[in-house]
Amino acid sequence: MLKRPKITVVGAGGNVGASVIQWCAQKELGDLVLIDLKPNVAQGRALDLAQGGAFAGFNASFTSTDDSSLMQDSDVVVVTAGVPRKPGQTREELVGINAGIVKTVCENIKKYAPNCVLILVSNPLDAMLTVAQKVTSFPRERVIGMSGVLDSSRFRSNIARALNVHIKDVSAIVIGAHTDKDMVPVTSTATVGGVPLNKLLNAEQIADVVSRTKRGGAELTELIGTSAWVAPGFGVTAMVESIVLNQGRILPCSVELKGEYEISEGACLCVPVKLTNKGAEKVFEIDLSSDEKAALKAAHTAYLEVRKIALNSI
Ligand SMILES: NC(=O)C1=CN([C@@H]2O[C@H](COP(=O)(O)OP(=O)(O)OC[C@H]3O[C@@H](n4cnc5c(N)ncnc54)[C@H](O)[C@@H]3O)[C@@H](O)[C@H]2O)C=CC1
Ligand SMILES: O=C([O-])CC(=O)C(=O)O
Repeated sequence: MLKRPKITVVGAGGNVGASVIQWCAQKELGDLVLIDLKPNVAQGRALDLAQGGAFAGFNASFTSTDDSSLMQDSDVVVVTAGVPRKPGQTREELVGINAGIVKTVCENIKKYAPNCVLILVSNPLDAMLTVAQKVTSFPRERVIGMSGVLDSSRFRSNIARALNVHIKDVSAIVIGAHTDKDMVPVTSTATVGGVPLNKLLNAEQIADVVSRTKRGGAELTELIGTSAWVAPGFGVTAMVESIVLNQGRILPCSVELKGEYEISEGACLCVPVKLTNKGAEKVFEIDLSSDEKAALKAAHTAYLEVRKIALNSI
Protein backbone atom coordinates (compact mmCIF):
# COMPACT_ATOMS: atom_id res chain seq x y z
CA MET A 1 0.00 0.00 0.00
CA LEU A 2 1.26 3.49 -0.84
CA LYS A 3 2.38 5.55 2.15
CA ARG A 4 0.39 8.75 2.51
CA PRO A 5 1.65 11.85 4.28
CA LYS A 6 0.87 11.88 8.00
CA ILE A 7 -0.65 15.18 9.06
CA THR A 8 -1.27 15.90 12.74
CA VAL A 9 -3.32 18.77 14.08
CA VAL A 10 -2.78 19.63 17.75
CA GLY A 11 -5.80 21.56 19.02
CA ALA A 12 -8.07 19.68 16.59
CA GLY A 13 -11.03 19.76 18.98
CA GLY A 14 -11.21 23.53 18.51
CA ASN A 15 -12.61 25.66 15.72
CA VAL A 16 -9.52 26.28 13.59
CA GLY A 17 -8.20 22.74 14.04
CA ALA A 18 -11.51 21.24 12.94
CA SER A 19 -11.60 23.48 9.90
CA VAL A 20 -8.07 22.42 8.90
CA ILE A 21 -8.99 18.76 9.29
CA GLN A 22 -12.11 19.23 7.20
CA TRP A 23 -10.25 20.78 4.26
CA CYS A 24 -7.29 18.42 4.45
CA ALA A 25 -9.75 15.49 4.42
CA GLN A 26 -11.71 16.96 1.55
CA LYS A 27 -8.51 17.25 -0.49
CA GLU A 28 -7.29 13.80 0.65
CA LEU A 29 -3.92 15.26 1.57
CA GLY A 30 -2.96 12.42 3.91
CA ASP A 31 -3.76 10.42 7.03
CA LEU A 32 -4.98 12.75 9.73
CA VAL A 33 -4.24 12.63 13.45
CA LEU A 34 -6.37 14.84 15.70
CA ILE A 35 -4.86 15.67 19.08
CA ASP A 36 -6.55 17.77 21.76
CA LEU A 37 -6.58 18.09 25.52
CA LYS A 38 -10.26 17.22 25.14
CA PRO A 39 -9.99 13.82 23.36
CA ASN A 40 -13.77 13.29 23.21
CA VAL A 41 -14.24 16.49 21.31
CA ALA A 42 -11.47 15.59 18.83
CA GLN A 43 -13.05 12.15 18.43
CA GLY A 44 -16.43 13.75 17.83
CA ARG A 45 -14.96 16.06 15.18
CA ALA A 46 -13.33 13.06 13.45
CA LEU A 47 -16.53 11.00 13.49
CA ASP A 48 -18.59 13.87 12.19
CA LEU A 49 -16.20 14.30 9.27
CA ALA A 50 -15.86 10.59 8.52
CA GLN A 51 -19.64 10.34 8.33
CA GLY A 52 -19.70 13.11 5.72
CA GLY A 53 -17.21 11.37 3.42
CA ALA A 54 -19.87 9.55 1.40
CA PHE A 55 -21.37 12.75 0.04
CA ALA A 56 -18.28 14.95 0.21
CA GLY A 57 -16.47 12.24 -1.73
CA PHE A 58 -13.39 11.63 0.42
CA ASN A 59 -12.08 8.61 2.24
CA ALA A 60 -9.69 9.96 4.85
CA SER A 61 -8.21 8.07 7.77
CA PHE A 62 -8.59 9.72 11.17
CA THR A 63 -7.04 9.01 14.56
CA SER A 64 -8.19 11.17 17.49
CA THR A 65 -6.54 11.21 20.88
CA ASP A 66 -5.07 13.20 23.77
CA ASP A 67 -1.93 11.05 23.50
CA SER A 68 0.81 13.16 21.90
CA SER A 69 2.87 10.07 21.03
CA LEU A 70 0.40 9.33 18.20
CA MET A 71 1.92 12.21 16.23
CA GLN A 72 5.02 9.98 15.90
CA ASP A 73 6.90 10.66 12.66
CA SER A 74 4.30 13.04 11.24
CA ASP A 75 5.31 14.79 8.03
CA VAL A 76 3.42 17.94 8.97
CA VAL A 77 2.21 19.07 12.41
CA VAL A 78 -0.23 21.97 12.59
CA VAL A 79 -0.53 23.66 15.99
CA THR A 80 -3.86 25.35 16.66
CA ALA A 81 -3.77 24.69 20.42
CA GLY A 82 -4.33 27.90 22.31
CA VAL A 83 -6.89 30.36 23.54
CA PRO A 84 -8.66 32.56 20.96
CA ARG A 85 -9.34 36.23 21.63
CA LYS A 86 -12.69 37.67 22.64
CA PRO A 87 -14.28 40.87 21.30
CA GLY A 88 -12.27 43.89 22.44
CA GLN A 89 -9.04 41.93 22.98
CA THR A 90 -5.92 42.09 20.84
CA ARG A 91 -4.06 38.95 19.78
CA GLU A 92 -1.08 40.19 21.80
CA GLU A 93 -3.11 39.91 25.03
CA LEU A 94 -3.04 36.11 24.61
CA VAL A 95 0.74 35.97 24.89
CA GLY A 96 1.10 34.77 28.51
CA ILE A 97 -1.38 31.92 28.36
CA ASN A 98 -0.60 30.73 24.83
CA ALA A 99 3.19 30.78 25.28
CA GLY A 100 2.86 28.04 27.91
CA ILE A 101 0.53 25.98 25.70
CA VAL A 102 2.77 26.32 22.63
CA LYS A 103 5.82 25.39 24.70
CA THR A 104 4.21 22.15 25.96
CA VAL A 105 2.95 21.18 22.51
CA CYS A 106 6.31 21.92 20.85
CA GLU A 107 8.19 19.83 23.41
CA ASN A 108 6.07 16.89 22.27
CA ILE A 109 6.63 17.72 18.61
CA LYS A 110 10.36 17.75 19.15
CA LYS A 111 10.15 14.39 20.90
CA TYR A 112 7.76 12.54 18.59
CA ALA A 113 7.97 14.23 15.19
CA PRO A 114 11.49 15.66 15.00
CA ASN A 115 11.55 15.73 11.19
CA CYS A 116 8.17 17.33 10.58
CA VAL A 117 7.37 20.67 9.04
CA LEU A 118 5.63 22.57 11.85
CA ILE A 119 2.90 25.02 10.92
CA LEU A 120 1.99 27.26 13.82
CA VAL A 121 -1.36 29.03 14.06
CA SER A 122 -1.73 30.01 17.74
CA ASN A 123 -1.65 33.73 18.54
CA PRO A 124 0.07 36.08 18.94
CA LEU A 125 1.46 34.36 15.87
CA ASP A 126 4.93 35.82 15.31
CA ALA A 127 6.00 35.67 18.96
CA MET A 128 4.58 32.14 19.29
CA LEU A 129 6.66 31.15 16.28
CA THR A 130 9.77 32.26 18.15
CA VAL A 131 8.68 30.11 21.12
CA ALA A 132 8.16 27.13 18.79
CA GLN A 133 11.56 27.63 17.25
CA LYS A 134 13.32 27.99 20.57
CA VAL A 135 11.68 24.87 22.01
CA THR A 136 12.15 22.62 18.96
CA SER A 137 15.48 24.02 17.67
CA PHE A 138 14.21 23.09 14.18
CA PRO A 139 15.81 24.98 11.27
CA ARG A 140 13.81 27.94 10.07
CA GLU A 141 12.62 26.07 6.98
CA ARG A 142 10.58 23.77 9.21
CA VAL A 143 8.91 26.26 11.60
CA ILE A 144 6.38 28.32 9.67
CA GLY A 145 3.58 30.58 10.87
CA MET A 146 0.19 30.91 9.20
CA SER A 147 -0.64 34.59 9.00
CA GLY A 148 0.03 36.11 5.59
CA VAL A 149 -2.05 33.64 3.61
CA LEU A 150 -5.10 34.59 5.68
CA ASP A 151 -4.36 38.32 5.79
CA SER A 152 -3.67 38.33 2.04
CA SER A 153 -6.87 36.43 1.37
CA ARG A 154 -8.77 39.11 3.31
CA PHE A 155 -6.90 41.83 1.40
CA ARG A 156 -7.79 40.23 -1.94
CA SER A 157 -11.39 39.77 -0.88
CA ASN A 158 -11.68 43.44 0.19
CA ILE A 159 -10.16 44.62 -3.12
CA ALA A 160 -12.48 42.33 -5.10
CA ARG A 161 -15.52 43.65 -3.21
CA ALA A 162 -14.46 47.29 -3.64
CA LEU A 163 -14.14 46.79 -7.41
CA ASN A 164 -16.85 44.18 -7.93
CA VAL A 165 -14.37 41.87 -9.69
CA HIS A 166 -13.46 38.20 -9.31
CA ILE A 167 -11.08 37.53 -6.41
CA LYS A 168 -9.06 35.15 -8.62
CA ASP A 169 -7.81 38.11 -10.64
CA VAL A 170 -6.62 40.01 -7.57
CA SER A 171 -2.94 39.57 -6.85
CA ALA A 172 -1.98 41.17 -3.54
CA ILE A 173 -0.10 40.18 -0.40
CA VAL A 174 0.15 41.19 3.24
CA ILE A 175 3.48 40.96 5.07
CA GLY A 176 4.73 42.12 8.48
CA ALA A 177 3.26 41.20 11.86
CA HIS A 178 -0.03 39.37 12.37
CA THR A 179 -1.53 42.14 14.51
CA ASP A 180 -4.32 44.64 13.92
CA LYS A 181 -1.83 47.49 13.93
CA ASP A 182 1.31 46.14 12.30
CA MET A 183 0.33 44.00 9.34
CA VAL A 184 1.54 45.52 6.09
CA PRO A 185 -0.82 45.18 3.10
CA VAL A 186 1.52 45.78 0.15
CA THR A 187 -0.42 48.15 -2.10
CA SER A 188 2.57 49.11 -4.25
CA THR A 189 2.67 45.71 -5.99
CA ALA A 190 -1.07 44.88 -5.88
CA THR A 191 -2.71 44.32 -9.25
CA VAL A 192 -6.04 43.17 -10.62
CA GLY A 193 -5.73 41.29 -13.89
CA GLY A 194 -2.37 42.96 -14.38
CA VAL A 195 -3.73 46.48 -13.75
CA PRO A 196 -2.03 48.28 -10.82
CA LEU A 197 -4.34 48.88 -7.86
CA ASN A 198 -3.72 52.65 -7.89
CA LYS A 199 -5.18 52.83 -11.42
CA LEU A 200 -8.39 51.26 -10.14
CA LEU A 201 -8.97 52.82 -6.72
CA ASN A 202 -8.18 56.31 -5.42
CA ALA A 203 -6.01 56.92 -2.34
CA GLU A 204 -9.00 57.13 -0.01
CA GLN A 205 -10.47 53.88 -1.32
CA ILE A 206 -7.10 52.14 -1.00
CA ALA A 207 -6.75 53.40 2.58
CA ASP A 208 -10.19 52.00 3.33
CA VAL A 209 -9.33 48.55 1.90
CA VAL A 210 -6.07 48.53 3.88
CA SER A 211 -7.75 49.47 7.14
CA ARG A 212 -10.52 46.88 6.66
CA THR A 213 -7.86 44.23 5.96
CA LYS A 214 -5.86 45.05 9.09
CA ARG A 215 -9.02 44.88 11.20
CA GLY A 216 -10.28 41.71 9.45
CA GLY A 217 -9.71 39.40 12.40
CA ALA A 218 -11.02 41.92 14.94
CA GLU A 219 -14.15 42.60 12.87
CA LEU A 220 -14.97 38.90 12.74
CA THR A 221 -14.30 38.45 16.44
CA GLU A 222 -16.74 41.26 17.24
CA LEU A 223 -19.39 39.69 15.01
CA ILE A 224 -19.02 36.06 16.09
CA GLY A 225 -17.89 36.46 19.73
CA THR A 226 -14.74 34.37 19.14
CA SER A 227 -12.15 34.55 16.38
CA ALA A 228 -12.50 33.26 12.83
CA TRP A 229 -11.93 29.67 11.74
CA VAL A 230 -13.22 29.07 8.20
CA ALA A 231 -10.79 31.32 6.29
CA PRO A 232 -7.95 30.35 8.68
CA GLY A 233 -8.66 26.68 7.91
CA PHE A 234 -8.42 27.35 4.16
CA GLY A 235 -5.17 29.24 4.71
CA VAL A 236 -3.52 26.46 6.67
CA THR A 237 -4.71 23.87 4.14
CA ALA A 238 -3.13 25.79 1.25
CA MET A 239 0.17 25.65 3.14
CA VAL A 240 -0.16 21.94 4.00
CA GLU A 241 -1.06 21.17 0.39
CA SER A 242 1.95 23.02 -1.01
CA ILE A 243 4.19 21.13 1.41
CA VAL A 244 2.86 17.58 1.07
CA LEU A 245 2.36 17.81 -2.71
CA ASN A 246 5.68 19.67 -3.11
CA GLN A 247 3.86 22.34 -5.12
CA GLY A 248 6.41 25.08 -4.51
CA ARG A 249 3.81 27.80 -4.07
CA ILE A 250 5.10 31.22 -3.07
CA LEU A 251 2.93 32.36 -0.17
CA PRO A 252 3.38 34.97 2.54
CA CYS A 253 4.17 33.16 5.80
CA SER A 254 5.84 34.06 9.07
CA VAL A 255 9.41 32.75 9.30
CA GLU A 256 12.58 33.60 11.15
CA LEU A 257 14.43 36.31 9.22
CA LYS A 258 18.16 36.07 8.78
CA GLY A 259 18.98 39.63 7.85
CA GLU A 260 16.41 39.93 5.03
CA TYR A 261 14.68 43.33 4.78
CA GLU A 262 17.46 44.78 6.98
CA ILE A 263 15.70 43.31 10.03
CA SER A 264 17.80 41.95 12.86
CA GLU A 265 18.53 38.24 12.71
CA GLY A 266 16.11 36.01 14.60
CA ALA A 267 12.96 38.09 14.23
CA CYS A 268 9.87 36.23 13.03
CA LEU A 269 7.72 38.20 10.60
CA CYS A 270 5.64 37.43 7.53
CA VAL A 271 7.31 37.60 4.09
CA PRO A 272 6.88 35.65 0.84
CA VAL A 273 8.38 32.13 0.99
CA LYS A 274 8.48 29.13 -1.34
CA LEU A 275 6.71 26.17 0.28
CA THR A 276 7.91 22.71 -0.74
CA ASN A 277 8.27 19.38 1.03
CA LYS A 278 11.33 20.85 2.74
CA GLY A 279 9.13 23.60 4.26
CA ALA A 280 9.91 27.27 3.67
CA GLU A 281 12.67 26.42 1.21
CA LYS A 282 13.35 29.97 0.09
CA VAL A 283 12.65 33.40 1.57
CA PHE A 284 12.10 36.26 -0.89
CA GLU A 285 12.90 39.95 -0.51
CA ILE A 286 10.55 42.14 -2.54
CA ASP A 287 10.80 45.84 -3.39
CA LEU A 288 8.69 47.97 -1.07
CA SER A 289 7.67 51.64 -1.12
CA SER A 290 9.22 53.87 1.56
CA ASP A 291 5.94 53.81 3.55
CA GLU A 292 5.85 50.02 3.40
CA LYS A 293 9.50 49.80 4.52
CA ALA A 294 8.68 52.04 7.49
CA ALA A 295 5.61 49.95 8.33
CA LEU A 296 7.73 46.75 8.26
CA LYS A 297 10.23 48.39 10.60
CA ALA A 298 7.40 49.32 12.98
CA ALA A 299 6.13 45.74 12.81
CA HIS A 300 9.57 44.54 13.84
CA THR A 301 9.65 46.89 16.84
CA ALA A 302 6.19 45.74 17.94
CA TYR A 303 7.17 42.08 17.50
CA LEU A 304 10.22 42.53 19.75
CA GLU A 305 8.00 43.78 22.60
CA VAL A 306 5.65 40.79 22.40
CA ARG A 307 8.54 38.35 21.97
CA LYS A 308 10.10 39.63 25.19
CA ILE A 309 6.92 38.84 27.13
CA ALA A 310 6.56 35.47 25.40
CA LEU A 311 10.10 34.36 26.23
CA ASN A 312 9.69 35.54 29.83
CA SER A 313 6.52 33.43 30.10
CA ILE A 314 8.10 30.05 29.24
N1 LIG B 1 -2.68 32.70 12.86
C1 LIG B 1 -3.94 32.98 12.51
O1 LIG B 1 -4.17 33.56 11.46
C2 LIG B 1 -5.05 32.54 13.39
C3 LIG B 1 -4.80 32.17 14.67
N2 LIG B 1 -5.81 31.74 15.49
C4 LIG B 1 -5.42 31.30 16.82
O2 LIG B 1 -5.54 29.88 16.85
C5 LIG B 1 -5.77 29.46 18.20
C6 LIG B 1 -6.96 28.49 18.22
O3 LIG B 1 -8.15 29.17 17.89
P1 LIG B 1 -9.56 28.39 17.95
O4 LIG B 1 -9.44 27.09 17.25
O5 LIG B 1 -10.59 29.33 17.53
O6 LIG B 1 -9.68 28.11 19.52
P2 LIG B 1 -10.52 26.96 20.23
O7 LIG B 1 -10.66 27.34 21.66
O8 LIG B 1 -11.77 26.67 19.45
O9 LIG B 1 -9.58 25.68 20.10
C7 LIG B 1 -8.37 25.56 20.75
C8 LIG B 1 -8.19 24.09 21.13
O10 LIG B 1 -6.88 23.92 21.66
C9 LIG B 1 -6.98 22.89 22.65
N3 LIG B 1 -5.80 22.91 23.50
C10 LIG B 1 -5.45 23.83 24.43
N4 LIG B 1 -4.28 23.49 25.00
C11 LIG B 1 -3.88 22.34 24.42
C12 LIG B 1 -2.75 21.50 24.57
N5 LIG B 1 -1.78 21.76 25.45
N6 LIG B 1 -2.67 20.37 23.82
C13 LIG B 1 -3.66 20.08 22.93
N7 LIG B 1 -4.75 20.86 22.73
C14 LIG B 1 -4.85 21.97 23.47
C15 LIG B 1 -8.29 23.21 23.36
O11 LIG B 1 -8.77 22.08 24.09
C16 LIG B 1 -9.18 23.61 22.19
O12 LIG B 1 -9.92 22.51 21.70
C17 LIG B 1 -5.98 30.74 19.00
O13 LIG B 1 -4.79 31.09 19.66
C18 LIG B 1 -6.31 31.78 17.93
O14 LIG B 1 -5.99 33.09 18.34
C19 LIG B 1 -7.10 31.69 15.05
C20 LIG B 1 -7.41 32.07 13.78
C21 LIG B 1 -6.42 32.54 12.84
O1 LIG C 1 -8.34 37.58 14.93
C1 LIG C 1 -7.90 36.64 15.62
O2 LIG C 1 -7.65 36.71 16.83
C2 LIG C 1 -7.65 35.33 14.94
C3 LIG C 1 -6.75 35.59 13.82
O3 LIG C 1 -5.56 35.68 13.97
C4 LIG C 1 -7.36 36.02 12.56
O4 LIG C 1 -8.53 35.68 12.28
O5 LIG C 1 -6.68 36.70 11.81
